[in-house]
Amino acid sequence: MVRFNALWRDQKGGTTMTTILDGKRTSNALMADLQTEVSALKKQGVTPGLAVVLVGNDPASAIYVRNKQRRADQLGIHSVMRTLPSTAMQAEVLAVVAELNADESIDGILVQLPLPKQVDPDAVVAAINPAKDVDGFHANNVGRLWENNPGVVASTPFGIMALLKHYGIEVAGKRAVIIGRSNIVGRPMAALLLNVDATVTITHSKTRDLFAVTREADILVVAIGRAKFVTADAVKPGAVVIDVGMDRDAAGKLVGDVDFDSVSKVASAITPVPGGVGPMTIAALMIQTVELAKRHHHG
Ligand SMILES: Nc1nc2c(c(=O)[nH]1)N[C@@H](CN(C=O)c1ccc(C(=O)N[C@@H](CCC(=O)O)C(=O)O)cc1)CN2
Repeated sequence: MVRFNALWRDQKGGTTMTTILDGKRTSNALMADLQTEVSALKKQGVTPGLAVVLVGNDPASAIYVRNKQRRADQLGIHSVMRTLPSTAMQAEVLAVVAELNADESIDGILVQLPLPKQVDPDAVVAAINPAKDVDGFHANNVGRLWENNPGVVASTPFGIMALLKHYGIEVAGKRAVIIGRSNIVGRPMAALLLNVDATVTITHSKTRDLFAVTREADILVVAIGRAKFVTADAVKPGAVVIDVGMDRDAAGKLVGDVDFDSVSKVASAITPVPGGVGPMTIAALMIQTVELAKRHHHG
């Protein structure tokens, strides 16, 4: 169900509604379908298994991990949580990964990021069996994505694509601009959009005249980590704006990288924060855990 709550002025001077891309509702709808799939798998003797590894006591990570486990439990996915102290050395994290790689009841493994500084995230990700790499961060899965033969895809970009699809937003032929080049969001997002025939530009801290580039975007994905960085003057009227940010404003309120109040007046569709990309990230994780279980048990 599409919700409208803002107006933008189109190029002919008429007013049009802005669609709020509701990640919470969309993820609930997708999870209802997934629940049916999990029940069917269980009748065949297959219970999908997800292992989450949390190292240290980052408060935000603790919330995200709890939300992942709660979702898995709701769906009837077997979920295992392995926690290690913030002083854990790399060898200890690798030992847990090796144990989970060998555990037949586990189909998907993820190590929550960020990791404490003494642990190299690249080494940890490389140690995960690519067939269980439910985050899609392993080099095998990254390479497959760029070959347009995806195995598992990073959850946030996967969730964004699912959101665009749910709202019937056409991507082929569109100009997509991404702010941010991280391995978790920017790069896999670019590959996914390219794979469905968007014309993609990745921008970053060295991009000159950034807002001149963003104003060209039909689809603008913002993952820069700076509160309310993108304002209405950076957005083409009628653009679709996806906000991946999770920032705190001066009052400590959770806000995105996009100034929602001004941008929602010019965008044709926009994700809120909270309730946009975040819930879709968790939905994507669940969808891909079930997919890995099917591949593991049915080939
Ligand atoms: N191993 C991984 N680590 C991290 C990932 C990841 O995909 N894999 N992504 C982010 C954190 N993240 C998932 O892990 C994540 C962040 C936020 C949300 C979310 O639902 N946010 C809510 C608001 C939550 C709040 O109130 O604080 C929302 O947007 O509505 C889900 C997942 C970094 N690490």
